Amino acid sequence: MRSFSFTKMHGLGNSYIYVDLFRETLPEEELPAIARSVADVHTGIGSDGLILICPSEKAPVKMRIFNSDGSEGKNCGNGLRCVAKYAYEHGIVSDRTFLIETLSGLVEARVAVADGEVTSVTVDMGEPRLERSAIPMLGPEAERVVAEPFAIAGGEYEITAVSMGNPHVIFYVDDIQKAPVTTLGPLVEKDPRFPEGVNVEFVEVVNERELHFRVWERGSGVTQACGTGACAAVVASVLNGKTARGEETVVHLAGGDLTIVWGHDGRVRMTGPAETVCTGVYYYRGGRNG
Ligand SMILES: N[C@H](CCC[C@H](N)C(=O)O)C(=O)O
Repeated sequence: MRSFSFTKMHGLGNSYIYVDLFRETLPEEELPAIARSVADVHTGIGSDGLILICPSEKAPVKMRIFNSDGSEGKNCGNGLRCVAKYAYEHGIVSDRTFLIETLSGLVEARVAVADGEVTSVTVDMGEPRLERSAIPMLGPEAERVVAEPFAIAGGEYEITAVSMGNPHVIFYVDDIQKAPVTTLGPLVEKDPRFPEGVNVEFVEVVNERELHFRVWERGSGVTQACGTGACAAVVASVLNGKTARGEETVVHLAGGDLTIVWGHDGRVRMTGPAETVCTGVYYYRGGRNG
């Protein structure tokens, strides 16, 4: 049996089990199984996956994220805010603005602090990638996917595809409460037109400054919030003329609100909360919980 210390944290209810690799060591080949294990609500801790807080040669800290199915993601907006909070509160960083390395590049985080505690975090998520080859999505490599017809499961839809370092496809709906999250979500997630899979977002436009948002995440299914997905939804809404470039948009997710702007400089900035739930020791047996 192997044990390791963990911290459970969440961003708007999108929770992960965080392991500080400045202090712990986990075997690389077992990371997918450990992610599945800790995420299991019955035999593990219960979360949307595992996030590793790692040393980095390019930044003070590096984030790696594993979905609850064990697949490794390349970016995680809610995770970045929690990593920033953890890094500041545990003295990994002393500045309030610092870089975090991810598998999709470096991002800059800025923490807001009250009485020594991080209360909210702003992350500069960088520029969205819009070409099919960058999503990735099959089809002409340099082409963008904006309001494109998309037939699946006998239905005709329009999609917009955006990468925030990880792939997202956005469907606009008239009523977010009736969005086909659990029916269409898993079908689109695994559709072969997205060779690396895709996170599936449903958006209801409230007005030019507000969106309602639900998500079926690649590798985790329905989550309470998806930070990169909310950023992708704002980018898609500007591309579709529903919201304005350079203006703050409030995205209402199931777990709460994010404020996001796709700036005139081309960069997407996201501001939102990050919470610590608990800390503990996990006894990983490698069996069913592995
Ligand atoms: N499921 C995503 C990773 C987690 C993203 C999400 N939880 C966020 O806050 O951005 C993927 O496989 O690309």
